[in-house]
Amino acid sequence: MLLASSKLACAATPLLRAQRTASTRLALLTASSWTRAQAAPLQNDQRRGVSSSGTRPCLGLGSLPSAPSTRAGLHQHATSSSTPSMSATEREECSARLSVPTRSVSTQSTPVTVQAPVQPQAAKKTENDAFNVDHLLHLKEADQAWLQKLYDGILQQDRSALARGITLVESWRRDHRRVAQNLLDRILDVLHDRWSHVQSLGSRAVSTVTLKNNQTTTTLPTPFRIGLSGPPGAGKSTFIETFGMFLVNQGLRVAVLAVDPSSSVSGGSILGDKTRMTELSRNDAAYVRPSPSRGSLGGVTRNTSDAIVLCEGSGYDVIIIETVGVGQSETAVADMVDLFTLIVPPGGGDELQGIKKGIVELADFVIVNKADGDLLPAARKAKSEYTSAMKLLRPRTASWTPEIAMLSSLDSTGLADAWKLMLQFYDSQMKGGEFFLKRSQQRKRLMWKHVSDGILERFQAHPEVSRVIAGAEQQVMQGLVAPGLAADELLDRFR
Ligand SMILES: Nc1nc2c(ncn2[C@@H]2O[C@H](COP(=O)(O)OP(=O)(O)OP(=O)(O)O)[C@@H](O)[C@H]2O)c(=O)[nH]1
Repeated sequence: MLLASSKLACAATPLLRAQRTASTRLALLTASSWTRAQAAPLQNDQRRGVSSSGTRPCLGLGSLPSAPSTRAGLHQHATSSSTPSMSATEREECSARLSVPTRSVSTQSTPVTVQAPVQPQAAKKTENDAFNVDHLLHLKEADQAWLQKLYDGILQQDRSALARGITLVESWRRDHRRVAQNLLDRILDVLHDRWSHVQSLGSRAVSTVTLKNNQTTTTLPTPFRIGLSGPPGAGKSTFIETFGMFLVNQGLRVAVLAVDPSSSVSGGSILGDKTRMTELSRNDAAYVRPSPSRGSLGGVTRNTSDAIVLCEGSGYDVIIIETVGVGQSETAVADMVDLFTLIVPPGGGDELQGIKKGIVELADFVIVNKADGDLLPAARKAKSEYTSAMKLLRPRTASWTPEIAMLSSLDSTGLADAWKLMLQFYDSQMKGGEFFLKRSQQRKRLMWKHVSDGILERFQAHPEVSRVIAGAEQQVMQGLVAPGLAADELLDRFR
C-alpha cells in the first residue's frame, strides 16, 4: 500500500498550500465510501484535484501549471458551494466530508484513519487570505520551462537533474533564487502529500526489515535524515562509504550531502576533494554531493536544508549529512536531521577532549569506529566511557535515550547492529509522533533563519547604513563608542 501510495504521490499534481487542505481532503476520500456515482462529476474536471480513483490527477509529471492560477482554481473548486456540475445532495455530502475531523481513507483497499487538519475550514481560509505567496510564484515563460524540466527530472529520479536543482538552490543570484524557491515549493507539495499519508498511518508507520533469499531489505515509510559529525580522522568518510553501501544493499537509495564551513574559508570541500566514497558515488542508487565551496555557514546550512528537500523529492530513502566537528556546523546539522550521530575514534581521554562537550549533548546516537584489530580493546573502553557519560545527559526526546554502537568501517563489521539501533530510533519517533513534529519545528526555525539573514543582508546593504558601517565598527573596537549606542545609530539610519 505504501508503495502504491508513494507512486500516486509521485505523480500527484503539485497543489499549492492555499488550497491544500480542501483538495487533499477531497483526494483522500475513501475508495470504499466515495462511490463511483459521487465521484463521477469530479472526473469531468481534473482541476478539482480528484481523479477517478479518488486520488489527485496525474498532472504533476506531464505539466506544471502556472502556480497562481492553479492555486486559485483549485481553491475555488475545492471549497465552492456553487460548483455547477454537483447536485445539491452531492455538494452537501462533499462539504460534510470536508468538515469531518477524521475519516477512513484508502489508497487501495485497506482503510486507514486520517487526522484532518485541526483548523475549521473558515479559519483556514482566513489564515490563507492573510498570508499568500502567490505573487512570488510568477515566473517568466523561459524560467517556467526551466523549472518544469528540473521538476520532472527530480521526480523521475534523474541524478543530473537533482544535481542541477541543488546548484540552483545554492545560487546567490536573485533571479535564480526565485526559480529555486518555486522549485522547492513544488517539490514540497509532493512531499507534503507523502508525509500526510505516512502521518495518517499513525503508530503503524514504522520501518520493516524482511529476509528474502538470505538477504535483508529495509523499507522506510518516509526518508530518514541522518546527521554525522565527528573529529577529523574519526573515519567519517570511510563509514559513509561502507554504511552507504550497506544501505544500498538493503534496497535503499542513499544521498550524501555535506556541511563544511571550513570550505568557505579554505575553498576546499570535505567531500569534493576526496577520492573516498568511490564505490558509493558510482552506485546508481546513491548520490554523493560535495559541499558548496562558497558561502557563510548560514548560507551553506540553508542550502543543505533545501538540498535535503530535493533529495527526498528524488526518492532517496536515507539522506546522510556529514559535517566536520568544528564551529557551529554541528548545531546547524542537528537542526536539519532526524537523527544526529556522533562518530568517534577508539580511546577516550585525549581523543574525547578534542570533541566539544556540546556535540555529545546533541547526539542521539554515538558510533565508536575502528573497533578492529589492535584497536578493539580501546574501542570497547570508549564505548563503556560513552555509555556512562551519556547516562548523565538529559535525553533529547521523551521516547529515546541515546545509544552507543561499536563498529569497524574498514572491516564492515557491526553495521547491521548500528542500523538496527538507528531504526529503533526512527520507529520510536514515528510511534511517539515526534518525527513529524520535530520536522515541522525545524522548518519553522529555518523560516526565521531566512528572515534574520535577509534582514541583516538588507540592513548592511542599506545606503545610509553601509556608508558608516566601517566607521561604527572602528569606533566600537577602539572603545570610543558603546556598542549599544552605535547599534542604535545604525538602526535609526535603516528606514
Ligand atoms: N582501523 C581502522 N581504520 C579506519 C576505520 N575507519 C577509518 N579508518 C582510517 O582512519 C583514517 C581516517 O579516516 P577518514 O574516513 O578519512 O576519516 P574522516 O573522519 O573522514 O577524516 P577527516 O576528513 O579528516 O575529517 C583513514 O586512514 C582510514 O583508513 C576503521 O574502521 N578501522
